[in-house]
Amino acid sequence: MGECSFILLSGGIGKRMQVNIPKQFLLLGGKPILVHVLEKIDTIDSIKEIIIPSPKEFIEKTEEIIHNYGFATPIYCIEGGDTRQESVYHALKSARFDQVIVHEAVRPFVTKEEFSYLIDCKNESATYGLDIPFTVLEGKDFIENNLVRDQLINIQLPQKFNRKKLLYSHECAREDNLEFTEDASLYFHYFKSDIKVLKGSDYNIKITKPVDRKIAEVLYKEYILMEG
Ligand SMILES: Nc1ccn([C@@H]2O[C@H](COP(=O)(O)OP(=O)(O)OP(=O)(O)O)[C@@H](O)[C@H]2O)c(=O)n1
Ligand SMILES: C[C@](O)(CO)[C@H](O)COP(=O)(O)O
Repeated sequence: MGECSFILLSGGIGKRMQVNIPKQFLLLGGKPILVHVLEKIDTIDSIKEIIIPSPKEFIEKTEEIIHNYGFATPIYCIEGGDTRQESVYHALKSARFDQVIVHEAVRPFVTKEEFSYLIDCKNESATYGLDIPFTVLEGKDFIENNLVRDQLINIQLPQKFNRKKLLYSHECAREDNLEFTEDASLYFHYFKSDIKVLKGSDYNIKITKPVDRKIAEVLYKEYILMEG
């Protein structure tokens, strides 16, 4: 893969975390959560720019953090959207390279190797994914349908796409008024073409709810021990 743009999603306000700042700014091992990802991607040669959608009122704070940590890759903070999907759309419009990687600021345990593997894999579109270690059925108050666990994937980020094709599928979704929770489903809805699933890691958790913050602290201690 040649040169690429990297979208680091940081446009949410973290309602489910129930604290008074967006969770990407919470400290993990003394550093804001979003810095953990930036440190891993800053040394990857093919990443030529990083675009960070942020809530309007937190753009300045994000820029200040970036300035304090001093990264080498050009980083552009832009205004996010009202939804995750809209934040990706805004970022895609300002991205400049043919390939685009999408990751979430709140998945700090992704490794540099996972990014490199994604970048180097020959597929144009790829996502990380995990087998599901529990049973998922369709329904709400009553069971309505069985699902076959072996045919399901727990989708993880990061993901990569051709920028123009992803932008096109976002434009279609806006036109059709469709909302997806992530870009593999959105892209697949329109292109129905190969999206390679790479084997993800149990460690690459998304920090969503208060319990995830506790899990993250435990994982971070293990990570520090491993780093020596
Ligand atoms: N309008 C939005 C909403 C979410 N995100 C980003 O998408 C990722 C995953 O979203 P989620 O965990 O849902 O984050 P929040 O929207 O912040 O959380 P909540 O849904 O609890 O409010 C996060 O990195 C978040 O910052 C974004 O860029 N723009
Ligand atoms: C994109 C995602 O993180 C894939 O695991 C997930 O779908 C986001 O959904 P959420 O409702 O924002 O947690």
